[in-house]
Amino acid sequence: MSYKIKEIFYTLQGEGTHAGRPAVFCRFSLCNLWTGHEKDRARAVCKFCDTDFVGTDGPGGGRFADARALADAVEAAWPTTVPSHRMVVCTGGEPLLQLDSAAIDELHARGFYIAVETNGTRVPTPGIDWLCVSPKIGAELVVTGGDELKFVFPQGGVDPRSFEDLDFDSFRVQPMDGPDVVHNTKLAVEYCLENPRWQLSLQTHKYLGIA
Ligand SMILES: C[S@@+](CC[C@H](N)C(=O)[O-])C[C@H]1O[C@@H](n2cnc3c(N)ncnc32)[C@H](O)[C@@H]1O
Ligand SMILES: Nc1nc2[nH]cc(C(=O)O)c2c(=O)[nH]1
Ligand code: SF4
Ligand SMILES: [Mg+2]
Repeated sequence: MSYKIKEIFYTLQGEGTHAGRPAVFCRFSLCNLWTGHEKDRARAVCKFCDTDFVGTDGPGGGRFADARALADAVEAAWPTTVPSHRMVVCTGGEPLLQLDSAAIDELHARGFYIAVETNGTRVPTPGIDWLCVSPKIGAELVVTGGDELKFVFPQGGVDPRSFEDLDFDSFRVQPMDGPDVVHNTKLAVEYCLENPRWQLSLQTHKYLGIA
């Protein structure tokens, strides 16, 4: 299978449990909940996306003919001076539209710990080391377990507690970025203080001004 990739870059994981950990980000093109074009945003299922995942024109992006070529590109983005603790974050777009077991195997063969950021609408490929699911109101959630559930908040008037029966080790609220981010951050802090099962996830890379 070939893979359509927007960009591949090395930075710190900004969000969630692994925030602060160096990782190669592999951003898959395409999403099932939005075309990625602004003209379609208002009628998309997911309307608040902060990411450009259209095409293959980002740094390190392209069409990769097979899993070996994709894993070679991810490996090339990991600094040669850093010998261990390799981690790749597969995101997008929706990575589970393309991430298959061939890609998982090739990344593991190169020593990568594989984290995935998904909207939870597609069954995950077996072998993922860290699964972060970020449910979208209006989209069917088919993934009912994983390592981390990260709910962008507030969203659709839904109380995050409605996800608490699902099989996740960590429950997080992440303030919705956009015009109301300051207010949303305040709401998310208050939510955690009142519901201590929930921890705050900040998009720390945005505060740091890194990718
Ligand atoms: C761009 S998405 C790509 C992965 C996958 N499609 C998903 O939605 O989880 C990566 C993460 O950013 C979050 N996100 C997207 N737009 C956001 C926004 N405006 N504010 C806060 N988080 C956002 C998503 O919920 C997800 O956790
Ligand atoms: N630094 C950094 N951390 C991130 N964590 C999740 C991201 C994403 O877009 O999926 C992201 C991102 O785009 N940059
Ligand atoms: S599901 Fe993820 S990639 Fe798709 S539009 Fe929503 S936040 Fe963006
Ligand atoms: Mg991002």
